[in-house]
Amino acid sequence: MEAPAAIRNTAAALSLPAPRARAGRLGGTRRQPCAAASCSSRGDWQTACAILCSNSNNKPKVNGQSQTTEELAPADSSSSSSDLVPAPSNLPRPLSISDLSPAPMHGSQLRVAYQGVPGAYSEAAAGKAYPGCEAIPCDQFEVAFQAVELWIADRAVLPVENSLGGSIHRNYDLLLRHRLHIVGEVQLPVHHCLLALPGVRRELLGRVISHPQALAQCEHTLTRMGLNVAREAHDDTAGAAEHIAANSLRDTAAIASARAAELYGLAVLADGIQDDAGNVTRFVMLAREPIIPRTDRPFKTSIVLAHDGEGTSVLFKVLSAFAFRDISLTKIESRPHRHRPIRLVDDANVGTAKHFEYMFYIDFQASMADVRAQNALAEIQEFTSFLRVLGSYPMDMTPWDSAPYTSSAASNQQA
Ligand SMILES: O=C(O)C(=O)C[C@]1(C(=O)O)C=C[C@@H](O)C=C1
Repeated sequence: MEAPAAIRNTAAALSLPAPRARAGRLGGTRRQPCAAASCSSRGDWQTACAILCSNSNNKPKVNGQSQTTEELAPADSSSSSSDLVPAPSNLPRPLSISDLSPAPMHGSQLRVAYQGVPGAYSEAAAGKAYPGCEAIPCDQFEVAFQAVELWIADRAVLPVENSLGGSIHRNYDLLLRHRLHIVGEVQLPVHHCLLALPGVRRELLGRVISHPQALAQCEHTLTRMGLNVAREAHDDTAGAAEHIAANSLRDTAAIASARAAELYGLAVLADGIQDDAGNVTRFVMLAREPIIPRTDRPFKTSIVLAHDGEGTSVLFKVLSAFAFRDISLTKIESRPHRHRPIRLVDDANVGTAKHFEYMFYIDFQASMADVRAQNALAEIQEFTSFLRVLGSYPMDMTPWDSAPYTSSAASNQQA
């Protein structure tokens, strides 16, 4: 897998003009919901996959005002100044502001954006999902989303959960803010190493740096190894390794992959330091357009919903809609409802109760081409104020023990 320049500077990307060919993009936010009838054509499915925005009297309300789904997903206005860092000459350099202008398609190679630098697990996930792709490193998750939106990349591959560390909340929030569609998933076994400059002994270490998820995944092992030193968060695992090499830090070790050790000239002090040998991270692949769901192989569907908070049993009803149809849920995650995080309920006798409000992300094991899933969503729409299908996509059925990069294992993932 060849890796070109990385993308840096979100602020610049945010201020760019609308990309060319945006007409090809889906997700008309004011579309009426798919009535969850069968989607026989691509157009039907695109409508189904667009936000299932409720009819006007069934919209989320903020201070009594109806909200459009667009308002639920504002563009992120946070921005930072340009921050260009020189990279080793033989490795891809992070993209700069000028790289973010929509570029012509070059060749037939699929361009896949990921967060991190070469050697990051996300790069490996991109290779598993799309063997032979051109992996494009990005300095932030947000930039990877933008790279696809701006046609700089064709896909983004982003971690959403790890078997030890749990959910990567930032990406759940970004899925809602952006209009990309989940078109696949890959589960990547994550095998961590402790890396340091050649010649450095473990006893000399005063600090271990890595991505917070990687630090969490190795917490107990580090303690067992007697490494009770400061642990510091870094943007990504390979970036931590690069930082040690670039700054000749002899008192610092990184948790990263064996590939990162090779790329940045570090020695492996310990191998397999994750707390659980079966440590796995799940990534989703994102595209500008959804794929057409099928029923001839196992599919998963991801949705996000909110309710108006009045009914206490809404979540129970949502879960029942799946249970009654024998549809298994594989994941449920709640995140703060950013536009209405707290609901006050005044009771003259007792006082004011302050309820937290949530967006619920649900993955279930069925294709949107399956009538059971269509009926479940039609029912759920009755008592939710907001419902969006994030994507319906093939499940990663790769056996645990197979190598993540074998093309036979990965070729089925292509979407
Ligand atoms: O830092 C990396 O190498 C990443 O690809 C990020 C990430 C994550 O966000 O969870 C991916 C997989 C591992 O679980 C640790 C870190």
